[in-house]
Amino acid sequence: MPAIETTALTKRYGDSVLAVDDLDLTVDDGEIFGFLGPNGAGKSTTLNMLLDFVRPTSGSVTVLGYDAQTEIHEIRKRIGVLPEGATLYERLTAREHVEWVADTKNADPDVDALLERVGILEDADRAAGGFSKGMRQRLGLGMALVGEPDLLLLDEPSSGLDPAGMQEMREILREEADRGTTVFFSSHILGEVEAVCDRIGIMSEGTLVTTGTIDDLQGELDLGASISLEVASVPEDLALESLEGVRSVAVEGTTITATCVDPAVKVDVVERVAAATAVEDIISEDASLEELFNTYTHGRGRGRNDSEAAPDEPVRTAEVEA
Ligand SMILES: Nc1ncnc2c1ncn2[C@@H]1O[C@H](COP(=O)(O)OP(=O)(O)OP(=O)(O)O)[C@@H](O)[C@H]1O
Repeated sequence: MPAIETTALTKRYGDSVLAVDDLDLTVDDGEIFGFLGPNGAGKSTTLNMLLDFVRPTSGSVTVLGYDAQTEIHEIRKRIGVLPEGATLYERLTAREHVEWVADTKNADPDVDALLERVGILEDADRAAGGFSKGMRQRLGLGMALVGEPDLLLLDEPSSGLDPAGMQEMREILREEADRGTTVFFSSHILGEVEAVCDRIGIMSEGTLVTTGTIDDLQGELDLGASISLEVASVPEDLALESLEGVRSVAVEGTTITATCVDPAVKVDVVERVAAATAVEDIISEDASLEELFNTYTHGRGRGRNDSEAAPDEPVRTAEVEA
């Protein structure tokens, strides 16, 4: 049984906005699935339909085998949710927030251990009203983890976290997946998705444009892999272009760069160059997730119905990690 299954899922807002368009999405039990897409692609609307916060115009959703519209109470007992910009009660402490979720879920967590796990044990008895954005996010994650959920649904989980916090978040997601929890999260932070996900899905304009492992997607797109060699001197008659699988060759000073159809061809390039001259340095790069993302979404930055959207506005990639 898949953890999440949507069939022909569609959401219209009014007559003009088609936020999610005929979405068939399957998230398998136990996987970490990253849900990517530019602003306005339909990610939050999809998440909200999984939680029955938003009713689909048509199509169906099952979560952990339950129908999201008729059996949402069964679903809520078994999932942990971190909504975008987690809403907290300003006067309640971190501990009280966790206890409140534990009550609603009939769970009996070790509250101190849980707060320590998300890095806010020292602030356990402070009112959440004074928390920084990162602390709020940590508390939100702690609340999502209450009751050892079978599925975690996280909207932009790294939002507001510093690099150490992001790393801790990733470790927690991995630990949860190792425990058998399915993790479904949306993100703009491509490095995070690359580091932690088993599979990704890319949304663009309400449509799921692709799903697969990052390796699958890199192979599918045939963006090529490049290799640069720093050499003592550039030999004449290298004829790298004649090697099977080499798409293009550029020489700048003493740097030779070859773009290869298949990463395996890079070895042939190194061997041919090394036979002719001393190789001093090698830099090898596969197509990055950012290139994949931009290729699949055609660099779209906003919803299709946003009349202000410039047609060639770049995708928001400022948060892409180095
Ligand atoms: N309540 C609403 N009323 C009208 N239109 C809406 C509503 N909620 C979302 N939309 C529209 O639906 C489309 C998809 O929005 P959604 O918030 O699902 O995208 P997203 O991928 O989560 O974007 P972001 O990354 O910016 O959060 C957008 O065009 C948005 O303007």
